[in-house]
Amino acid sequence: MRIVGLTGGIASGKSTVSNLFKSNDIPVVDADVVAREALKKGSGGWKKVVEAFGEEILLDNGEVNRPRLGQIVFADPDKRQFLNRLLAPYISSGIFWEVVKLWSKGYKVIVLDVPLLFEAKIDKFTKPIIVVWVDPETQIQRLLARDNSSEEDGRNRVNAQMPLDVKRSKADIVIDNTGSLDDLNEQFQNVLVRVTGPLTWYEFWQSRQGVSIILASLTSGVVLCMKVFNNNSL
Ligand SMILES: CC(C)(COP(=O)(O)OP(=O)(O)OC[C@H]1O[C@@H](n2cnc3c(N)ncnc32)[C@H](O)[C@@H]1O)[C@@H](O)C(=O)NCCC(=O)NCCS
Ligand SMILES: Nc1ncnc2c1ncn2[C@@H]1O[C@H](COP(=O)(O)OP(=O)(O)OP(=O)(O)O)[C@@H](O)[C@H]1O
Repeated sequence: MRIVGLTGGIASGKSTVSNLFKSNDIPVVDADVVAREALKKGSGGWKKVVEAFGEEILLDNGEVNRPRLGQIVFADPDKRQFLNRLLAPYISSGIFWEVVKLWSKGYKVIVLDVPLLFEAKIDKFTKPIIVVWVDPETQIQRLLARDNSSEEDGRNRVNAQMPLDVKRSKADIVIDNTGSLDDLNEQFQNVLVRVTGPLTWYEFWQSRQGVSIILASLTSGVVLCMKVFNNNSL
């Protein structure tokens, strides 16, 4: 199976690219969705976070007040690292099980959309790695327009991540999303061709089909050996 890494900066356009993959029938595991599940009221992550940050980060219905927690952690690197450490085991295991589900359905190519792919060292499980890049001004403009947040809050969020130029230097494929959606679409068509090309042998043996062939060969090998052994001992 080919596990493609998709990353970038906040508001650089990862979800927009994810949607293009989905509309081409390539499944996407979205780490932000997994992280949201990990913070749902009553979950293990929720208990840890409430214990650490106190009940003042909760809404009246007991769910985490995400904008409030965001303001706290994006303004303070120590608190953010602390939150990351608390949630990391839940997020990693959530992503792992999503991948297992897609593997068992027989998908040969899947995409992991993980904003912190490099920071969380998940990049070592993905190949190729796609970085969606934008120039810093476009990034902040799109972020503020989308989230309706203050400029200070937006800049805190951008600064909480590895600089996009560093991510770009670690990429196998760079999508420059500074232009229009049509420009993005055009680049995406080339990326799609690369990502859906024939699997390497290594990727093939990791797919459900590859593992089935290995298991079937092992089983018939064992049956054959037992037959030969039984015939010889008669
Ligand atoms: C702090 C929280 C509650 C704020 O929630 P909010 O709904 O405002 O933002 P949302 O989750 O939609 O994230 C928006 C974007 O912020 C960026 N971001 C989120 N968490 C982090 C982080 N810990 N460090 C840097 N950037 C982050 C990502 O680019 C993400 O796409 C939330 O982001 C969170 O729980 N973060 C910690 C979990 C995490 O690491 N998530 C990223 C998945 S790899
Ligand atoms: N090429 C583009 N032209 C204009 N607007 C765009 C373009 N690409 C994305 N956008 C817009 O920019 C905003 C950010 O894009 P998107 O939500 O895809 O980013 P993201 O990287 O997934 O963000 P996050 O890290 O917060 O999840 C959205 O409002 C989206 O509609």
